[in-house]
Amino acid sequence: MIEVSGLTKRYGDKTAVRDLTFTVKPGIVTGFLGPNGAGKSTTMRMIAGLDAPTSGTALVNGASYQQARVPMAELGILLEAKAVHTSRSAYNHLLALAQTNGIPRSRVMEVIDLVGLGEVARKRAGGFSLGMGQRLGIASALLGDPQTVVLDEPINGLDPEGILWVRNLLKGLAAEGRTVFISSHLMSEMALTAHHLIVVGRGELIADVDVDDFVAMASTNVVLVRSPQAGQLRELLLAPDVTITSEEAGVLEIRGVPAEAIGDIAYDHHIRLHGLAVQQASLEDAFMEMTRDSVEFHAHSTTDHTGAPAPVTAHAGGPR
Ligand SMILES: Nc1ncnc2c1ncn2[C@@H]1O[C@H](COP(=O)(O)OP(=O)(O)OP(=O)(O)O)[C@@H](O)[C@H]1O
Repeated sequence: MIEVSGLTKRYGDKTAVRDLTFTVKPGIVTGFLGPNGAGKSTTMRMIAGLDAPTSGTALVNGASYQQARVPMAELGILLEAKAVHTSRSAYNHLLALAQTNGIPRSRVMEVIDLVGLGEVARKRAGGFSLGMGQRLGIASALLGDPQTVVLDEPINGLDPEGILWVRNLLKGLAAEGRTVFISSHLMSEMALTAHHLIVVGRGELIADVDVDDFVAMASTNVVLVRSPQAGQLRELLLAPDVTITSEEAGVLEIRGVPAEAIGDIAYDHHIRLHGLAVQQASLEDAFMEMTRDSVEFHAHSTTDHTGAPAPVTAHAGGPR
């Protein structure tokens, strides 16, 4: 379990993390999602005790990680994919780590096999590819058989087979009752791996939501209707919580009314429909919409977004 409460980190006049409060529960994979610079790494470093909070607390399994008696059994950490700059072999790198942390030598081969580095275990880790380095980093994190695992961008640099492997590994760790917290800036990957999401933007909490709820929210919000009597249908559907836009004559984009209800209302009023479709906004689109105002640096775009209704409105504490 990870309990973050009122966590704030300032670097000079830059606030990297602002008053974050959330809980990461055991038994599921929780994704930590946010655009670049949102404060994910800073938060993870504070959870791991590598950075001191300006204010607030981060507890791991009910205590401050710095006070843990057997740190590597409490928390396994992988922070940023950095190649291991060492002339040591992967085996010796892990062995040194095990020896300084009172972990039995037998565990070293166990984690090497677990991450699939058996064939290269005696090779110099400094010469590893990014993907192999990432596997070694995960092996280091799991060395102490930790109750809680925090991995910063664990799929960075991995090929599709490697991504699938990480996904299954993380789900397996969660199924054993561990707390698994992983960061990513890819919504689509999180949707396949995580059960719950903590979304941040500019250091602040944007959403604390189950992936299923996020997916449902993203995919059922907009209904596209084509009708020769579009104007008439529009009048019938208008209500305080309903938004209807039209960029093309005879086509309505409707938010706030389910497709079934639109079909029924049209039928009851003898309005002909030539098309009725639920628009599947991609998860990545929904995520970008959610974090649009909190991206630090926008790419220059000639598109005018003003006035466009937001398809997703999730806020801290739940989707609505
Ligand atoms: N040591 C530091 N000194 C000054 N500013 C920092 C420091 N570390 C982080 N920051 C700033 O804090 C903000 C959050 O950075 P952080 O690395 O935590 O974001 P992130 O969500 O992990 O981003 P990314 O996905 O790009 O890794 C950024 O604006 C960053 O420039």
